[in-house]
Amino acid sequence: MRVVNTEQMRQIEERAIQQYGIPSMLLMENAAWAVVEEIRRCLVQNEGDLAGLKAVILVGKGNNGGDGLAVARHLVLQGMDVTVLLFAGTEQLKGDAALNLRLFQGTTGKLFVIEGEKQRLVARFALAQADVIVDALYGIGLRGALPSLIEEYVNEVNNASACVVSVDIPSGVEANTGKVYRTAIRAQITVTFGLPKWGLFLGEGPIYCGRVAVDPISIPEAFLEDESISTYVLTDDTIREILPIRHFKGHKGTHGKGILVAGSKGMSGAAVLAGRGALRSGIGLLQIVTPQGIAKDVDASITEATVWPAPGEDSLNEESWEVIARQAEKAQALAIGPGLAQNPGFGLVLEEILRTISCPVVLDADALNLLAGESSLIEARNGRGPLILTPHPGEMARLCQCTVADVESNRLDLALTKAAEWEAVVVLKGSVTIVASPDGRAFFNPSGNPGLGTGGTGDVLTGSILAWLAQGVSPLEAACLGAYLHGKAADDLAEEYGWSGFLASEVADRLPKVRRSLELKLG
Ligand SMILES: NC(=O)C1=CN([C@@H]2O[C@H](COP(=O)(O)OP(=O)(O)OC[C@H]3O[C@@H](n4cnc5c(N)ncnc54)[C@H](O)[C@@H]3O)[C@@H](O)[C@H]2O)[C@@H](O)CC1
Ligand SMILES: [K+]
Repeated sequence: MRVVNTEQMRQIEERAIQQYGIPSMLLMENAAWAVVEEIRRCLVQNEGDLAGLKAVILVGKGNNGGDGLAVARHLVLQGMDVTVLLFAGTEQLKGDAALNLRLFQGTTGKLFVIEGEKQRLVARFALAQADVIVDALYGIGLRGALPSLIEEYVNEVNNASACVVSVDIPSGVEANTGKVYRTAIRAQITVTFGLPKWGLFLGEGPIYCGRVAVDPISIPEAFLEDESISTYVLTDDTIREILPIRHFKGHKGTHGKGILVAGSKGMSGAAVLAGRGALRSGIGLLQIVTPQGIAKDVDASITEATVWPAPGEDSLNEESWEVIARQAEKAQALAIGPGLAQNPGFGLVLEEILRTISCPVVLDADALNLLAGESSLIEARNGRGPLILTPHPGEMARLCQCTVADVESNRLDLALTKAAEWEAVVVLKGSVTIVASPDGRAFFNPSGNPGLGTGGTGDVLTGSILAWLAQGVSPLEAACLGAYLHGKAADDLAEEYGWSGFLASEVADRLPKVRRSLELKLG
């Protein structure tokens, strides 16, 4: 599914109105229905009666407020006790929003215009009593921070016990950046219209939006699948389409051979975990190249892989090139970095790998750190073979010679710029990992949870991407498969453990189960 910025969303809306003659009021009405359906799901689990339950609708002066007023009207018609808190003078509402205000005023719903302290008590009482609070203060039109009067109410909403449903985007979250200046509505559900907005996946947006429901509100599919929109969110459907199918007569030779260059003294576990990630992702043959000083340990810990000791007692050194080159000759993919340590001698080997090995190469962890400050070496690979980089924000900052804050405030643009510059797929890790392609496409990965914030999970991801590459999946799709299934495995573990306490090795071991569940889900 595509993900849009505000300009793209406004263009889509405009085209639906102009080219198809869909009245804007109808879009607003459909938007309201989509919100009502989510409220029903939240309050009475699809069935049962909303009658008698209490709703408070926070309404701003723009079209987001207009959506909220239409929701309010429908909820009155469902028999709910509805209170609208209007954060604007009635005369400030224009067009469809003004019409929806008039329609609401024709119902039995209550309306309070909030101008200052005067209405505070009424509002506070209504919020405390509410079963559901609908946030229709600001949508994609918000620029900068919320007005301070509204902020006070936002804090009350965030402390209320009601189910909070945001209309289009939580108010206070900037739709293009996910930036929250001081505070924003913390929603349980965000019902977003047409397509999801960038801000739901960037900055602090993911913290505030809760579960995201997307409703097309009758905008024609052709507009929602416009080729010029090049940002996407990964879904079960997109991933199912790219999962390779195993041939009945397949064998270890046809399932791909991958080389993993990893490990150093004290970090043999990284090689083992990456190896486990690869094997659990279905690789045919895995060969691990690791320093001779730890090769026995690695070998004993991962019986299914073959282990090749290479020169270097504690960490791979400049003489390890020959072993790597020999193994890589017959491989379909190569991954370098987990637990490698930063032996400067190995920098030369890395350079050689980038220049001469033609199969897809994945760079992670210390391979990235060895290139920090010398990112021109990455460009030395341009045209020599496919490349994937899997930096976390710290590694990305070192590669780009900037701060982690710079990376985090500019994730999408930076990932895309660097992917183009390095002619590489960039997997910029984070709570919402971004997979950026040199052709300008970017994919947000919504799967995963904070339980992944523990040692070794990144190694598992690298191994998994290696395995998909070895099985013949393209670099971009291998990165998407790797990131999505890795997050899904963690989400599956979180069903049992919550957001902490599961292990990187368990994430690896869950990969087959989540892959299988996608295969079985009917498309
Ligand atoms: N995109 C679509 O297809 C549809 C959009 N609709 C709704 O329309 C919304 C967009 O409506 P609008 O463009 O009217 O925008 P908003 O409703 O988000 O509000 C914009 C208003 O707030 C003001 N404003 C912006 N930043 C402010 C700040 N920091 N402090 C105080 N005031 C500020 C603006 O000057 C403007 O008057 C969407 O989010 C969605 O909810 C729906 O009606 C259905 C169709
Ligand atoms: K909103």
